[in-house]
Amino acid sequence: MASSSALTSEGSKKKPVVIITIGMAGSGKTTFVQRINSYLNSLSPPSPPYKLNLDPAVINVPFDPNIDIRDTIDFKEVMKQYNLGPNGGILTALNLFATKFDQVLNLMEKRSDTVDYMILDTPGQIEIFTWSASGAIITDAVASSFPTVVAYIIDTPRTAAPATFMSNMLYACSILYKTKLPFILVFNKTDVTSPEPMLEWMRDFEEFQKALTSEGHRDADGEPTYMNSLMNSMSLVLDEFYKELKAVPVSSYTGAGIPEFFKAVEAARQEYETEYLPELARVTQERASDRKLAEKKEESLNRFMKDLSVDSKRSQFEKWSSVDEEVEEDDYDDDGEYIDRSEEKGPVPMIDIGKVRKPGTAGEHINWPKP
Ligand SMILES: Nc1nc2c(ncn2[C@@H]2O[C@H](COP(=O)(O)OP(=O)(O)OP(=O)(O)O)[C@@H](O)[C@H]2O)c(=O)[nH]1
Repeated sequence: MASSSALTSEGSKKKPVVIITIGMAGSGKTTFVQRINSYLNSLSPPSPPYKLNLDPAVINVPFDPNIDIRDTIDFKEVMKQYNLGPNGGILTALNLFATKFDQVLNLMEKRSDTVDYMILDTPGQIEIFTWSASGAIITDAVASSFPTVVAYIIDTPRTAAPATFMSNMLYACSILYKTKLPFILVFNKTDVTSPEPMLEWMRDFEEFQKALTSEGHRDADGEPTYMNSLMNSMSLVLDEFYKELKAVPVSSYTGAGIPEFFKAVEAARQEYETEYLPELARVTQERASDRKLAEKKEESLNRFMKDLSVDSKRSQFEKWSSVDEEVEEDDYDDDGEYIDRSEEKGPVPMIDIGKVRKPGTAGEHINWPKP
């Protein structure tokens, strides 16, 4: 049931906020999702979120996802079928999943009356989500349907040196400008390292310069090294970026800072409504009148097919689609309703590669697209 705080001024239920967790490998994304999940469950009344795991390679998920990419795509089978290494396998699995994301959105829409938050846990390798066509498709699809916020998880102990702090902030900055969504910097693992020096660097540019100098980035003549000068100039650029950001220190271990994180999410919801939505409407209108739209669509489709390493001329992809149709009947229950894992335990067999390749099944003789 939605909590009363989630009602609009007219008394109707507000749309749930989607929180997309992004962060470097090992920054604590999954632990953070688990922590906010247990926090929301501990509220009075409890407000259990809808959870989606988009990491096909994760071994243990400490929370119980409502939709789990691993139920629909066997990542190891993808590696075998496409002759890929682990990262290529994760990317291809995510691309395959993105082709069916409209079905996932339908499930999310169905649940939107009963939950206040929906949480997406993304793959460990950050670039797989942030720089792939499928990551953009998923983010745009979600953001055009629900208030959406990016929670950028920072591994505080590993970001304590000025150089690593700077790289992490540049990465965050690139994601902010790519998605244009409300953005929260989550300084995680504060039980190990205090984020105060880093927060001070964000507030006061000179403090960051002092930290750089004290690190001793000087050459033999006592002049600042190239690296030092570069970081100095970069920090000037980032100063603007910091003004747009909310930073929240948390510990996913102890739960410290989680209520403050949700305050920032509420502020992000407002920002989504006042800034992102009007911009989305403007872009949509612009696109509708854009004569080159068809060309652009073609271009992004080609990019997407390239990601999938599929020969689009022969349209192997069509073959792949027909494989999916063969298993499609299993996706629906007797009433023709799509099976939602959170309602009935068991997989959501949208693209079960392992299943269609099993001897004796309908997909046994299918030729899979090869790179
Ligand atoms: N001390 C401390 N450790 C944490 C915290 N959050 C996560 N960790 C630890 O950090 C490590 C990585 O956490 P994960 O949640 O797996 O990180 P992730 O970003 O999901 O990892 P990948 O998806 O594999 O990139 C684990 O050993 C966690 O126990 C925290 O707040 N404090």
